[in-house]
Amino acid sequence: MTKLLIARPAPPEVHEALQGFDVTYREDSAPLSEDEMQDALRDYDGVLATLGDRFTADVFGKVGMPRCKMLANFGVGYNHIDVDAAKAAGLQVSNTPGAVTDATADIAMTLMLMAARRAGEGERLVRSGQWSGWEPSQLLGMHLTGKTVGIVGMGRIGQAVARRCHYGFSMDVKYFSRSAKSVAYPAEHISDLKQLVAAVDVVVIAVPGGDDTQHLINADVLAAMQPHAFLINIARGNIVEEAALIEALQAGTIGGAGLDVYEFEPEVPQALRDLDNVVLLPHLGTSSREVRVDMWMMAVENLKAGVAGETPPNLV
Ligand SMILES: NC(=O)C1=CN([C@@H]2O[C@H](COP(=O)(O)OP(=O)(O)OC[C@H]3O[C@@H](n4cnc5c(N)ncnc54)[C@H](O)[C@@H]3O)[C@@H](O)[C@H]2O)C=CC1
Ligand SMILES: O=C(O)C(=O)CO
Repeated sequence: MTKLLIARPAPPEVHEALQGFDVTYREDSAPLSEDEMQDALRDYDGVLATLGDRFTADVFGKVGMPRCKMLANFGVGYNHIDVDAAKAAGLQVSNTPGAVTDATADIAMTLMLMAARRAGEGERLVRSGQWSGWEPSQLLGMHLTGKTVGIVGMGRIGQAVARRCHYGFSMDVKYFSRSAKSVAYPAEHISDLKQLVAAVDVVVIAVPGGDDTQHLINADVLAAMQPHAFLINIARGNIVEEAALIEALQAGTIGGAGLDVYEFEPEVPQALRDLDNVVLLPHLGTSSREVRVDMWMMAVENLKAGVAGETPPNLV
């Protein structure tokens, strides 16, 4: 019988869809340890894994030619998996594109509004019991409507953010991408990153993580931003040089930031937590019940196809 490992607690829909397979449901929400990953590759035909499960070249190297032929990732970002090493070991790797797009774009807008309108600070003020009532100069933020957004990485999520900004907030859209995109609303392609960030009020990062984008947003890029501008990161923590961001926020050389992801996630530096001009969310991009079920079902379809020897619908 085909043996499957589901590496995180799964909803009933998954149990239903995998009837007929010999399935091990891991009830631990923590990432797989290196030993668990090696055992998974040796003992199962297919593994459904997710963010935090670091399937490195070393893990594949220690196993050699594994029994496992299919690694279905729950999530669109797969920078925690060495896909080349997986392929060399005979595995197919898949992800869950599309299912995550709108929810993650919504969290980008949440961060944008919270940072620009100082909502986190306001919430802390009310909770502290120190709020002494409405007054005209209290917690003045930046009005988002009509401002300019700069999207770094104009893929599915980048475009979903751009649509929200254009249609919902009458914002001008500029973007940095390797090629120009054809979209239904006005959007200016800028092929120089510093030029883009210098020209906008809000920068939104939506490129994939991994070696290619490591510290794409470094001290130089942050220095090119306008002093009132906000940096929003809903993509991966390693894209932003976190130490440089902390310096910029402390010095007030940018207006503020909104972060859903962190360089050394789940570690969030105390220096960041001490700052008022940054909104910090715990990687909430896709955390809605409906979206998570869609992601599960997509990952399950990929897993089933892969262990049947077929090409999964969302092969990486
Ligand atoms: N915070 C969260 O919970 C979530 C975060 N994510 C992250 O968002 C990322 C983007 O997801 P999608 O939009 O679905 O991916 P996508 O592949 O549709 O879009 C990424 C875009 O970035 C562009 N790109 C890649 N490298 C680039 C570079 N060096 N410079 C400029 N552009 C570059 C690609 O050409 C593509 O257009 C994922 O890889 C994932 O890491 C995704 C879902 C949820
Ligand atoms: O899909 C992803 O890449 C995430 O970060 C979590 O949904």
